[in-house]
Amino acid sequence: MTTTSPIVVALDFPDMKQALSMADQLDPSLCRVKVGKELYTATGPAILEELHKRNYEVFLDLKFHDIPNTCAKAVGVAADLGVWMVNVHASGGQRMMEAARNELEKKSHKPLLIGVTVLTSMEQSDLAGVGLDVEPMKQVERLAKLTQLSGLDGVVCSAREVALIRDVCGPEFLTVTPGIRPDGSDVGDQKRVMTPKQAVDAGVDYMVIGRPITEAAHSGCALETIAGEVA
Ligand SMILES: O=c1ccn([C@@H]2O[C@H](COP(=O)(O)O)[C@@H](O)[C@H]2O)c(=O)[nH]1
Repeated sequence: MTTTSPIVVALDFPDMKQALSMADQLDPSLCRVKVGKELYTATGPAILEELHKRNYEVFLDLKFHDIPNTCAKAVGVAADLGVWMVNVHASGGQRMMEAARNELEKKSHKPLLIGVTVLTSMEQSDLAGVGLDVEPMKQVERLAKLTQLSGLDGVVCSAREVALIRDVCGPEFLTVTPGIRPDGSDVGDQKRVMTPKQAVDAGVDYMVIGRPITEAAHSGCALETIAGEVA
């Protein structure tokens, strides 16, 4: 089943049981789901099989960042697992991203391939801490251009940068935005945030939402409310 919803719910859980219990409270006609490092480290590919059985399309968010050959082979295995979307760190560079893209050319199932620009948990002082004397917006722009040049389908960025990316990379280049916080919800470790409504108005293609849904008293209702706001 495919959904037209822009919502991707982050299933950040330490085991299969909790993740599937959450998936069963959600609705694959209202969202896709994301499997990240915590859950995948706990379960391996078995979680993907279970989520596919439940009709969810899955974003495998492992943010590969390695030498070109290693990164490309990992992306190829993700394709064989039937995921809908997979990602790499754009800061791995053009040769790494091209190798990943070329690996997908050999596959019968080709997931969307997305480059992570600047983590939504980072602000300017964090970039300075890793030796980058640049505003997040500027670094996102630079890495989005490099990602597009490398032939990927789009980027992970914050919703705040989507208008700029649309200008620079055009309307077909996908934007996937974590750092989504409904009004009044805890920002937590995220820094560059927007509400679901602001994000959809900014033109994001997909918005990744974790704790505001998974830690809500009624996760299914929280999803329905946000889906209503962005419809
Ligand atoms: O820049 C990034 C890249 C990935 N993420 C992931 O998205 C979710 C966000 O979860 P919340 O609970 O809504 O904060 C999480 O799985 C991150 O690993 C990101 O936040 N920022």
